[in-house]
Amino acid sequence: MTSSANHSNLPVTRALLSVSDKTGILELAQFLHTQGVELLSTGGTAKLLADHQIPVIEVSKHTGFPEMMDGRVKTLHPKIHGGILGRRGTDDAVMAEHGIGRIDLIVVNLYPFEATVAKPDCSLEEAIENIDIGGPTMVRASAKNHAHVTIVVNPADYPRIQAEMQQEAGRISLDTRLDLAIKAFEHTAGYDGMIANYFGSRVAGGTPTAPVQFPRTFNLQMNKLQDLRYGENAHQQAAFYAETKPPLGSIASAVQIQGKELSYNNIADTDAALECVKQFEAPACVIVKHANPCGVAVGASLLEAYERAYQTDPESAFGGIIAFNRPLDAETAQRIVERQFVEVIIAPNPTPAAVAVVAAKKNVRLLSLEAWPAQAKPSLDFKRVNGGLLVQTADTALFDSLSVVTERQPTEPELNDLQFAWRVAKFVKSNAIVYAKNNMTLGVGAGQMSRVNSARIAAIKAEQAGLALIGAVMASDAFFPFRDGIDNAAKVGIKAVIQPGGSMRDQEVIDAANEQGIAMIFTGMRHFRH
Ligand SMILES: NC(=O)c1ncn([C@@H]2O[C@H](COP(=O)(O)O)[C@@H](O)[C@H]2O)c1NC=O
Repeated sequence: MTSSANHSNLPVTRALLSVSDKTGILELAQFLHTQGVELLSTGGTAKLLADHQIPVIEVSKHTGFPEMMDGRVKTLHPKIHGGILGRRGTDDAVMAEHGIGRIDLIVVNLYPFEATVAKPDCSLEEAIENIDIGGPTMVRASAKNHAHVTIVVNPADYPRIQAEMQQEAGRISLDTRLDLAIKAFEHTAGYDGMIANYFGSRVAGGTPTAPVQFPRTFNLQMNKLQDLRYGENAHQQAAFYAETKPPLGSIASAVQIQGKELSYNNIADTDAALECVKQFEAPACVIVKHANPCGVAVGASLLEAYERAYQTDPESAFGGIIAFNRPLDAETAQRIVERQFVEVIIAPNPTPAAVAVVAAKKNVRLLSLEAWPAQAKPSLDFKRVNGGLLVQTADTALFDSLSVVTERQPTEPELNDLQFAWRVAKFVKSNAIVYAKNNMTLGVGAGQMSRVNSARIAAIKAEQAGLALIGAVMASDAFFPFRDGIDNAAKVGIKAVIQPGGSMRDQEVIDAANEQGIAMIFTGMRHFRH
């Protein structure tokens, strides 16, 4: 890393500590004191240090100005900002003229704005008082002058600073200062983004208790988890970014236990498999290929679920991504690795025996995650378009209401299969058709421009796999515009259908189902997936 040629590397002689999160500050302050560093500090931080017999000078004493306006003005003073921003060797004379002493190390973390506004009863006034002004001003000033000054915004970096000062006679290298300055700018960018989002959704259009869903500007901070070897194709560059706190049980919070480096497509497909398998309560297995489930099943055990999911489409399962909703056991792992080529296996907390089984296949990527909460918090979906970004709430709902629209009611097993197939169809790219029986997919038709063709493909797949469709059910992610979808389903042996309804020709479609003796359910909710 490089920075400005005009930099200094003087030992730290004066530090300013001003922190809301006081984790580790006493240990750091004690260390700095033993190194002979003079400590300046704001009210609460100074009191904590003094209470622990660490010599400290209050900022108000240093500036000759009291803290005022309930803490709105504490460090906003030329003696502080001149001490931070002064270029050593360039501004020495003006600093001396105005009695401004160098401040070499700034340790600041900000008022907890995010935690404050997350409280359901947070008022606008409370939010406003938790907008830190003096802190970010010092953070940005120090980061700007990193050629001479060190800024630390995260207690996790305290040990690193201590170790370096100890080894280098009180000095902190330019490389470290630059790295910490970048972290500082990232920190203030994230902080200001949260404030802009808060005001953009609660004041512009909404209220503190009833925010609008989409703020006026969309400020999102993502942290790079890893660079990827390439993107969707080898000539594209790519990286994987994650939210600061990704939800439990998400691909972004998963841990890779073994195997080759994850690729861009691996991550996208694993996400698709994982989010689909989360739909099921009982032991379930989802096999995904090119973002679509090619086999899904529920079983009495994970092994049974896998065996049945595999049967749907063994051809497509080759090189697939396999997701489970229970800890992977050794028996299931053994069956997978001895039978098929698999890119990724993901499951909550695989057992040590399962990990040992997969270890025999060095290339197989095995991912583990924490068990997820029953109701994961809904988040937002994004889609990039040229010159813009489409933002929507995630498709977390399943159906509006289930209403039988035909003369024949579905039998209990049909009803069960209809609900199973509907859950799968939600995760199949549109137009989606899913044939299923006994909690197992028999054929999946995905991503066709015509629904009739998706149905044809689903039937071809079932035939190829030697799976009979007689007595099976069909799920369709969107309504049937014409009766041909039902007539064709009847020809292959489908006995019950689940679909949103809502077509202009619903009655024609219902009549077809009645004529064919098919039971049909409307869900009142469509699940397009592009
Ligand atoms: N007003 C100021 O000049 C000011 N200077 C520093 N702060 C913040 O005051 C907090 C520390 O306060 P205390 O040491 O009193 O607990 C830090 O989060 C720091 O970012 C300030 N507070 C708000 O802007």
